[in-house]
Amino acid sequence: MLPSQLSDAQIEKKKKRRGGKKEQLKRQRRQERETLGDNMDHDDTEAVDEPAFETRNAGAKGLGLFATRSIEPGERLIEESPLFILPKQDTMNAAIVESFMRLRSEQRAAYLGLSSYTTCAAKTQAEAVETSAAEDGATSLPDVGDSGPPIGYPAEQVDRRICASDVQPLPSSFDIESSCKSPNVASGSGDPILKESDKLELSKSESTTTVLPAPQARVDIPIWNVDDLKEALQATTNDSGTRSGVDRVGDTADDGDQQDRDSDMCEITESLAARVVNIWRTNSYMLDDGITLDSAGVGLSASRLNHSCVPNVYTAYNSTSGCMTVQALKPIAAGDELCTAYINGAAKLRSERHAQLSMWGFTCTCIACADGRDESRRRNIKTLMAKVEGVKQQMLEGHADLPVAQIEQTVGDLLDQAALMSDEGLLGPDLADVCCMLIGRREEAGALQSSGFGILLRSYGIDNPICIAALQAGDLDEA
Ligand SMILES: C[S@@+](CC[C@H](N)C(=O)[O-])C[C@H]1O[C@@H](n2cnc3c(N)ncnc32)[C@H](O)[C@@H]1O
Repeated sequence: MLPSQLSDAQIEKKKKRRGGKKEQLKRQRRQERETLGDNMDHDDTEAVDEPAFETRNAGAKGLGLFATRSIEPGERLIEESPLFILPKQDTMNAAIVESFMRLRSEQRAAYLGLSSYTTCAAKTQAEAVETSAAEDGATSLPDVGDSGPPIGYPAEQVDRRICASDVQPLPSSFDIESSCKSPNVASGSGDPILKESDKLELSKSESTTTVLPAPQARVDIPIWNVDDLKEALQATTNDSGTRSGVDRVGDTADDGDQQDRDSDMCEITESLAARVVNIWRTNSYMLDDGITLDSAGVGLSASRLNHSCVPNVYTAYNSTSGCMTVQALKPIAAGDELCTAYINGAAKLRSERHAQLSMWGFTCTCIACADGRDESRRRNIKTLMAKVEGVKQQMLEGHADLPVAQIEQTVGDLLDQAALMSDEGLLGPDLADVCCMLIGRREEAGALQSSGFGILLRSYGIDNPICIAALQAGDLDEA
């Protein structure tokens, strides 16, 4: 029977039935979501119709991303393949330039459209810092070693899934100072001739040795390693294949593709190379797949995220899809800026955070950095974190038989730490780590355990291997 042949009553009945079915489907989806974790308010694999954010002027910060509608915690806002990914290596500068040259021309144009600390409005601030440092007789901005790109979780290896007795030990946290090279705030201006003062600082490891420079020891040979670069460029033009250690996401490397790329090869000057490296240092993220942090990448959209010490989004990496993801950590209102944390600043006081952030050439003015802000919470987090770290070290060193009183004390410290972190608005994976360390202490941890997994889901998304593993391990059922 055609719909036109139905009586009004029959049509009405059909509508109701359809409505009922819709409701049933909705209920079913709700139930499925609840089974996955009671803290996951949003199905992050669902397609979002309305754009959630726009790129616009963020004043002194340059460009930024702003919510165009209200955003739910756990909502996926960005999912993109990085333009290129690089594992941490000793000859980082050369690898960056080499990877850039392998991009297609439109990708190169997009990459060069990204800001570097020298092209943002913050440049003036950075110069001011440098000038005042020089006036004070200080050498310059802090030098922080080599090879790591700047943004992202400063942990060399974070295993969120290790479980050991009542307290879950995590590997000792990684020191960003020993993994990142200091940006040269005066370099990469795009001038056709690279002035002496504009040259990139050369890390020791870039030139000769694999030993990372001491964090505070400024490398006083501010020269671009021309030989290293020339060698890399030479190799790039000679070598038609992908060189080891340099990866191109989505590169199928078939012949046609390779030919396209070869005909697309660009001329590189030292000045352009310096700019390319500075853009990398300003915009690359450590790719956090929840397990290791050994590679970094630049995503075009994620690159527009500005920093906040109280971030409302988290930038992660899905090693299965090869995509960077950005998800909301908390409810975000229309008009709010989306901000991620460039550093792991939970246990750092404002001065410590600012010293680290000066690598990007700006002074943070987020709510946690406001003048006169009480820092006691961060100070307490720092103290507790150090205490827990001490116990974790003891456990890692094989002191499995810790006195019961010490374990109880540590559980109490973890609970306090989690409460302080959430009061401070720090709702990312580092809080999940604290909560998840309390697995096996159901009574004390209670809701905390569930929120630990809820945070993982919110930060990474249910399609991320770290969440799939937690689901398979039954941890999410527990939550
Ligand atoms: C990854 S980019 C972010 C996007 C950038 N604002 C743009 O216009 O493309 C990093 C740079 O943005 C600026 N920036 C990021 N967060 C900032 C903040 N909280 N305050 C001031 N400048 C910030 C700094 O210049 C930094 O080097």
